[in-house]
Amino acid sequence: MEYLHTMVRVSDLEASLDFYCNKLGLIETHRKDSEKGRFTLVFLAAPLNVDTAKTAMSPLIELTYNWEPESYTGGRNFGHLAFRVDDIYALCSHLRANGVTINRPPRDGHMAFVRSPDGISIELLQKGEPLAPAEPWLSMENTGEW
Ligand SMILES: C[C@@H](O)C(=O)SC[C@H](NC(=O)CC[C@H](N)C(=O)O)C(=O)NCC(=O)O
Ligand code: NI
Repeated sequence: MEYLHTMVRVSDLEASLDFYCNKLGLIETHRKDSEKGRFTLVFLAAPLNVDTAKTAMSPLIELTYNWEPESYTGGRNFGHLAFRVDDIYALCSHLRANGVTINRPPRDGHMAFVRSPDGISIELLQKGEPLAPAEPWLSMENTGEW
């Protein structure tokens, strides 16, 4: 069996693509519009999962955008999407500079949490050994949700 993807419904496709691609660094591998079903599916992968020709693509996330507005309030049954990152401090600085709240700052150089525009919890884990504790993260507090 092969793990394919996690599907999350999004209320604002452009805001979600800006978050997942421009800010978090994922790559859109392909998308499908359904006139009949009135929805758009956009498949995203992490750079390590997409070869340069995008031929061997392994989407990890399927964004579902229903054209008719819906309200998505997350159930406790869904936890988070987790990514292993090269430099958690650099990524969190990039996210923070682009207006993303760092809900759980990477004080320990190992783990951070942010949320997508729809409130999907995103876990960021440092590749390899934790980085040395560093400001401003060391003195930053959680936003209270962790
Ligand atoms: C392409 C494949 O990976 C899919 O997941 S298609 C599954 C299909 N999705 C939709 O119909 C999208 C629009 C729908 N209104 C929705 O919000 O899901 C589907 O069967 N979805 C139902 C589900 O619970 O996933
Ligand atoms: Ni799917």
